[in-house]
Amino acid sequence: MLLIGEPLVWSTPLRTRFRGIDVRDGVLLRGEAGWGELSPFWDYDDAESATWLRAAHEAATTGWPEPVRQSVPVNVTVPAVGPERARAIVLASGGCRTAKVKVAQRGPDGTLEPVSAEVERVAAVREALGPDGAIRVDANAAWTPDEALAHLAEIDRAAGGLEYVEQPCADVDELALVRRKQDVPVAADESIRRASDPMRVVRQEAADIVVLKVQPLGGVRACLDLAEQVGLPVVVSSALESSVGLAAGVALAAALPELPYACGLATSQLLTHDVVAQPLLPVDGALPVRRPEPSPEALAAARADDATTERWLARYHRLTRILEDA
Ligand SMILES: O=C(O)CCC(=O)c1ccccc1C(=O)O
Ligand SMILES: [Mg+2]
Repeated sequence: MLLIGEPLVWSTPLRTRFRGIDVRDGVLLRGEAGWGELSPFWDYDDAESATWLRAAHEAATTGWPEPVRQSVPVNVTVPAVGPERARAIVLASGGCRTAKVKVAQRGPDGTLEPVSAEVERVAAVREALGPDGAIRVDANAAWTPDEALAHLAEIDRAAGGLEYVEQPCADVDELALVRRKQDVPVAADESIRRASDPMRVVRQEAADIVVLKVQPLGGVRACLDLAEQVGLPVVVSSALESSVGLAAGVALAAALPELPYACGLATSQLLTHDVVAQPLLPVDGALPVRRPEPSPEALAAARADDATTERWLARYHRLTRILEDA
């Protein structure tokens, strides 16, 4: 692999706790084609994380296919926060006309948040968005099918109609059941990006839409191939990357033949520090199709401490060896 210089490690606090984490960090690689990002979450083992490195290699050494559009509509991402925060996040979103709201939050003891908390969050988002915006929710596989049916009925009413529900339950069979038993369209996320066989979703008619993420699926080209195989509408989402990683998602969204839904790529908003001078942030609800580069000033603010740097470099070298041996 022809890389230029040493990998750079970055780290930043999140503005809001998300997916159980308060800090996001990763590695940036530079090659002839530009910068790539490697940032699997720390709870992913090396075997699963090696696929993420393929995406960074593609970005650094090959680059991406030509875009067929110049901007990508995006959703504002609303974490599992109270109604006041939810409202403020939507109002500060940069004109997003679609909101993705996290639901089905589980506490440290495993108890599910009450449906009333979800209803208040979604109602606040509807008020801030106005009557013509779209609201989707993401349960991150946390409901049983019975919980999904009960919660969705109330959340759908509070939203004045949901655009879709992302990964209401963990298993493909459960997604198929929820899809058959109620009217809100179902999007598959974890069932695609963490599955040994993403085509099961298609065979079991378990989803109306698929969510594709560049890093966990191994690159922009791998995602374009998968989109073609799946044959369902695609929403491109981030894995909470810096703008270097987000640019790969933007490249995928820009290269897809059809893009009927807003993408989940407005997540630079969730980082305290990004690694580029001008982060990929929405203007009038869309991201421009461009590829920002890390800047020394931004990197100085997003500097990782020595322990974090050592941990990432060791992980990067282990993952490199896995791909070399594959
Ligand atoms: O889609 C978005 O708006 C943001 C991305 C997002 O929600 C996410 C970010 C990191 C890890 C998992 C997820 C997810 O969609 O489940
Ligand atoms: Mg999701």
